[in-house]
Amino acid sequence: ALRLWGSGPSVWHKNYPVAQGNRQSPIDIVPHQALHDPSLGPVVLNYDQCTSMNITNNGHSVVVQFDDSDDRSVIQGGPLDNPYRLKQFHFHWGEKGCHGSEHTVAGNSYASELHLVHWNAVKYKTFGEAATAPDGLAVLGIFLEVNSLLSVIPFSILLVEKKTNLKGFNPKCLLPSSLHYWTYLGSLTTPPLHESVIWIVLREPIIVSEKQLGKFRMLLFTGEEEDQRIRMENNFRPPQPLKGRKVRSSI
Ligand SMILES: NS(=O)(=O)c1ccc2oc(=S)[nH]c2c1
Ligand SMILES: [Zn+2]
Repeated sequence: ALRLWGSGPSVWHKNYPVAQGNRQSPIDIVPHQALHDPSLGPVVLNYDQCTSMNITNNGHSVVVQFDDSDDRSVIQGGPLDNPYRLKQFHFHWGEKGCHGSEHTVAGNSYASELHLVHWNAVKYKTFGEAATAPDGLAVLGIFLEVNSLLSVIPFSILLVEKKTNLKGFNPKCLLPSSLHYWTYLGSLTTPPLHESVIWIVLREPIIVSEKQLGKFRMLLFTGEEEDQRIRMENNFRPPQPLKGRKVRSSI
């Protein structure tokens, strides 16, 4: 994991030339330059029957995997032409304070960013196939803002060294009250950086406590077997050039 983050996003283009492509993510979202598109309907999240399976420290983030063998947990509406199936969610964060999100808003970053990753199971047979198609993935991005006074996220972040069982976790409790969003065509923000993501970024952040964020920072890049303990932090890619893309807003 370190080789990816250690040398940092600035050299990813050597192994992944698409890193300098025309629809890379994340980006800086400038609200006043976003195009209000009245044809953009609301985003609809059907997570009620969701079946979380496990939570893993995959070496550069903490990931909660879902059973995506059918359409029980889907996102639809908004910019999407059909339902996209929930596959996993994970976080990006920084080592301190207000840096850690991948997308920024008018140059401002948040402490962390949650990504709910979905794939187009109507058009593609597997996640892997969808991940290389221009309309294959839909990722819902939610900013996490630190407010040391509150801690409203009910779930505690497990100090996950390896795959841990996590049944019946419903990500609906991670959503803010407003589903107002910005949307644009982008990419995965980690290698292989495929340009296959329809991004839907919520404007309203969710509030976490400093303590909960501190638990992320306790997560380690290395598995328990490696003697060297490298702190997992700053696993976020900086904003990439817009290259003429239009960001649309829902309200
Ligand atoms: N950070 S992200 O763009 O949501 C994202 C989502 C899914 C991914 O699968 C691989 S592999 N890298 C990924 C990055
Ligand atoms: Zn991500």
